[in-house]
Amino acid sequence: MRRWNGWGEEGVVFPLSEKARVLLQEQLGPGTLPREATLEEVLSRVPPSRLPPHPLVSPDPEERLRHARGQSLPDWIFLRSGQIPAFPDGVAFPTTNEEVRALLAYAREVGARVIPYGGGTSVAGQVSVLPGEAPVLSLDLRRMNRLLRLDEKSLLATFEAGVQGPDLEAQLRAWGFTLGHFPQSFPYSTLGGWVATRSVGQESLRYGRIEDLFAGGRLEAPAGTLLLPSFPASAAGPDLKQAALGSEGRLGVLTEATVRIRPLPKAEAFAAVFFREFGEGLEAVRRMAQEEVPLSLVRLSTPEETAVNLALAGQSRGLALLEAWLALRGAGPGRALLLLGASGTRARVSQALGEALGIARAHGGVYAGQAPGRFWAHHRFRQPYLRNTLWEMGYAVDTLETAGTWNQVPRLLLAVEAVLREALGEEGERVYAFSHLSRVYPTGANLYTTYLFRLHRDPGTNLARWRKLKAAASQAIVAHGGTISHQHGVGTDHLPYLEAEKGPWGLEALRALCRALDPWGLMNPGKLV
Ligand SMILES: Cc1cc2nc3c(=O)[nH]c(=O)nc-3n(C[C@H](O)[C@H](O)[C@H](O)COP(=O)(O)OP(=O)(O)OC[C@H]3O[C@@H](n4cnc5c(N)ncnc54)[C@H](O)[C@@H]3O)c2cc1C
Repeated sequence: MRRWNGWGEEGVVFPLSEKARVLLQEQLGPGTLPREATLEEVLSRVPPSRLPPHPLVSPDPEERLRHARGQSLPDWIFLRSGQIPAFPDGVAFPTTNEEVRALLAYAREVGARVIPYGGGTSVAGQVSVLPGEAPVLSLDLRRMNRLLRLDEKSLLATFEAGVQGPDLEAQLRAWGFTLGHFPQSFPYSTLGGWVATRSVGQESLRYGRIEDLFAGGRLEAPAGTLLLPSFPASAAGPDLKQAALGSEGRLGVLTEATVRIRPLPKAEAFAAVFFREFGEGLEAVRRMAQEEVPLSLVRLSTPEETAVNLALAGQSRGLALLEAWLALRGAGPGRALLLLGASGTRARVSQALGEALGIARAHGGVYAGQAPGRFWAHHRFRQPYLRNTLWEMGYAVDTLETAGTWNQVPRLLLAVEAVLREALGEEGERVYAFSHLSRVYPTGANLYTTYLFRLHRDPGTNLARWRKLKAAASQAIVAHGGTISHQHGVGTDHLPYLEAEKGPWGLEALRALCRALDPWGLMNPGKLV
């Protein structure tokens, strides 16, 4: 059973190593766990539904609670404290396009707002129910999860859009294929959610971002059905697939998606390299991107994140030997860890890693074998469970991300981390921030920052702290020319900063598109634009 107020399955725990506990105490001081509301308490606060009965709509309080929020830090603060501002008035689990259309017609008739719901892993407020006069219907796509068509010759697969990551991969694997889209939320997030948020997978260097993989589909909009054909390429005017990508439920419900698939890779391998300092690593990964080394994964951590990674790995004789050996090779406390991954044919894997290691060595990198990469790959979908562990120790953890050109990346990194570290200074609280680059492009890279701070007993104070941190980091991103989101999307949390990159006419064009497909303003209001 999935947790209602945290990440993942109930009963699954990712404990923190003793070394990481000590590091955290040193950085932030002891944590305080605020009082947690029980499920029963929260259920007793779910108000009566404002929706008239419909055979496809459930007014069950627990379903409504489970669809009230996503997975952002504010979502957690509301859920854990039980102070949830609003609940959907009903939840529907359609199984066909016709049922989706019937539900949209019902919403129009009763004046309800509709929030399409995939896996609910949104981290920017995209599925949050906002307080308002109109009743809210959460439209959960989980029962639309079938593989509808497989064109093995053209390497195209059409799925119903509510299919979750593991189910999608299992259905493709049975035929010898993969999509290769592995965001860290993979165990729960859905194909429709990936498209609607322009998601990025951890191996997107080889497989591409979701916009490279999304070949077409079917969008059920309040105004009508928008069919997006899967041409290999087309010069027939602007590409309407781009409108569905990143639409965050504002235009309608994506019920089907056709994706570009690949044969399952025959081999996969990882390698770890340590640089004496971050700048050397940055130059090395820039060259790898610009020389188009056929890697699947590049993940370069700052020295602070490298220290965290080593602390998380715990204590062992092997690790102590590695650290002593790295120190001997000049990669001491300021070292930066680079993980590399490659997949495909055996020849491609050894060629990619060979080329990448050649570049890394030319920039002072020290090869540290395959074990750190294998450790990362093994734990990559378990790591989010650390959010539960940390919360229960009295610490809040959040992430934020951006992308910029190679000229901008170093400044963005310094600016974002600096404002985060200072933002709670007036309250006498410290913030622990560290970053990595996990997607490199010939023209630039993304930047992914994790930050932690101590929880207060009062949820209002926790929310105010998060708002301060989020505003400071978002303003620094905009001021240094980064995008407000490289992968998490806009939702409510990034909405105030969208105009800085789209401009007033860009926003007006987006609003006009919403009006064209949703003239009655039913779809997910208050998000994106
Ligand atoms: C621990 C964790 C790790 C994460 N790692 C990554 C990562 O590596 N890469 C990444 O890109 N993101 C990541 N995310 C963010 C999140 O998982 C993505 O945004 C994901 O694409 C959301 O998919 P979902 O199915 O959960 O969508 P939801 O959260 O249910 O919905 C997100 C938005 O999409 C809309 N939507 C969903 N389904 C449909 C549909 N069928 N039709 C129309 N609109 C729809 C919703 O209305 C909402 O606006 C992570 C989140 C968490 C909590």
